[in-house]
Amino acid sequence: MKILTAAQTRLADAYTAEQENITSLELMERAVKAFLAWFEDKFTSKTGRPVLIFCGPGNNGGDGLAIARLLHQHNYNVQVFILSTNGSYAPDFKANLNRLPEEIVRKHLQQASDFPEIPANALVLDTLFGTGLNRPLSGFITDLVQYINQSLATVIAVDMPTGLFADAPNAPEDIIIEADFTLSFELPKLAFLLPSKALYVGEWTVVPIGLSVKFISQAPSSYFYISPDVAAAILKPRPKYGHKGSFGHALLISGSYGKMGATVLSSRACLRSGVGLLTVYCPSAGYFILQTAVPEAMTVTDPKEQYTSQLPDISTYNAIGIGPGLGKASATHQLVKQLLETTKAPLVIDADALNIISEDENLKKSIPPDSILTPHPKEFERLAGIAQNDYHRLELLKEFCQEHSCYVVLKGAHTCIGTPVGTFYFNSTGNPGMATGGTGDVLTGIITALVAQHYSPLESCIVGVYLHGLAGDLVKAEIGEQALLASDMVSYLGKAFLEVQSYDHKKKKF
Ligand SMILES: NC(=O)C1=CN([C@@H]2O[C@H](COP(=O)(O)OP(=O)(O)OC[C@H]3O[C@@H](n4cnc5c(N)ncnc54)[C@H](OP(=O)(O)O)[C@@H]3O)[C@@H](O)[C@H]2O)[C@@H](O)CC1
Ligand SMILES: [K+]
Repeated sequence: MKILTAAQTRLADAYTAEQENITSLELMERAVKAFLAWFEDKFTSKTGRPVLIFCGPGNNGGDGLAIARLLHQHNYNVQVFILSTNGSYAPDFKANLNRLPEEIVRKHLQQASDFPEIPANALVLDTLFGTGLNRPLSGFITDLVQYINQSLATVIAVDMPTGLFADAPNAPEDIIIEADFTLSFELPKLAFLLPSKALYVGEWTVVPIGLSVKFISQAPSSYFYISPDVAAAILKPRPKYGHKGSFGHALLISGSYGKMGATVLSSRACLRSGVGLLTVYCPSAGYFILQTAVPEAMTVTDPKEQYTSQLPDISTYNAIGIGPGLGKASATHQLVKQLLETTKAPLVIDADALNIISEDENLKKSIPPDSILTPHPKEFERLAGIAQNDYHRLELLKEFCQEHSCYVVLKGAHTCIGTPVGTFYFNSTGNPGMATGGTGDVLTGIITALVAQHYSPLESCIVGVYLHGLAGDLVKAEIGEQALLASDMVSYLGKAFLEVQSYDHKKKKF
């Protein structure tokens, strides 16, 4: 799924209305009906909770007025509050104001003394500003936003939380609605995918409103959201006459004394992701652990007991994963150096291998083209520098991937894949339960397996992060977030594969 800018979204609205020969008012009606379907599903009118709708002067406020009319028709207890501004009201705002049933209580807000009491059980709809926000909030509007934020009510932002820019940085001091839920139209906004914006966006959902598929597919964009169809389209069925040689031979260089668990997790994930053969190279202390815990893997050991010190023969592998539990012994540093300089097989580089690389500029320069790096934010900071904000981090990601012709899987709530051509892919699966030791090792195993099976680096990253998050979501559905373990995710990889393979492209659902 493509992510468009606010300006492109406006053009998509206009293009759709023109192509379908409908007015922008009719398109707005389509949008608010989509909102209503979502809202009714979540908050039934039978609870009697008051719905307070705060409307700005533009089309976002127009949405609010149209929603008020529909909710009133569906027996909700609705009150409307209209922001008095010096500017004028949008035509579709005015049209919806004219259509607002007289029974609905409405009030203009000019100053703080006009603010209504917001009951704790109220549902507040934020329709002050949406994608038309063109400057930070100021003056009286910030008082209103702070007043809403301080209330105990459930806040639902329509399209965008007011005050948040869809695709540009906000200053730290900006006042922004802190929504519990955001219901947005057609496509996610870039800001929804950035860690520092989670406080404002809350739980977000996108509903289709039938914007032109042609416009969206032709619109230039560097940002993509990994929806289920994308992962499903990449995953290939295993050919009937395939044998273990057809699915690649992966090498995993991993482990040090006390961290062999990382190797076990990564190996199991690799094997559960369809690789034909797996060889693990680890310190000799890991021999019995690996042979016992992962009998499907072949184990080759380093002469050193506690860490790896010598690069083994790497000439026969289709992919090499390095890093989980590796440690940073100086001999291991040499091993990493030799690997980067001599490998012909594609690399997946994680954890301590990344830390070793980030300590040596020359090693950074010798990262082979098309390598996949899987840092968490701290590891990425060591590699590429400290980011001032989320947008700056994306810039650093782009520069790093371009400079080193590599793919970086920047792990987080919406893991972001950066590519050598300057595009970004944000993951849609996963949950906070996965913020626990070992889940990164699992991801390295999955991606290494996919590369060994001859998926391209980008395909491996996209399917890898999607399956990884999906396995986490399947575990969460069974046992919740707190008890989730990385090893549980390995157990659910099979179900994750099945779910992706059962995606119905026609019905667009699993
Ligand atoms: N188009 C369509 O068909 C559809 C659109 N849809 C909906 O429309 C929304 C976009 O509507 P929009 O473009 O009218 O922008 P919106 O967010 O309401 O604000 C614009 C107003 O705010 C003002 N303003 C800006 N910043 C300000 C500030 N800091 N402080 C104060 N004022 C500020 C600016 O005026 P200015 O002062 O700049 O002259 C202008 O008056 C979109 O999010 C979605 O909800 C859906 O219904 C689907 C169909
Ligand atoms: K809004």
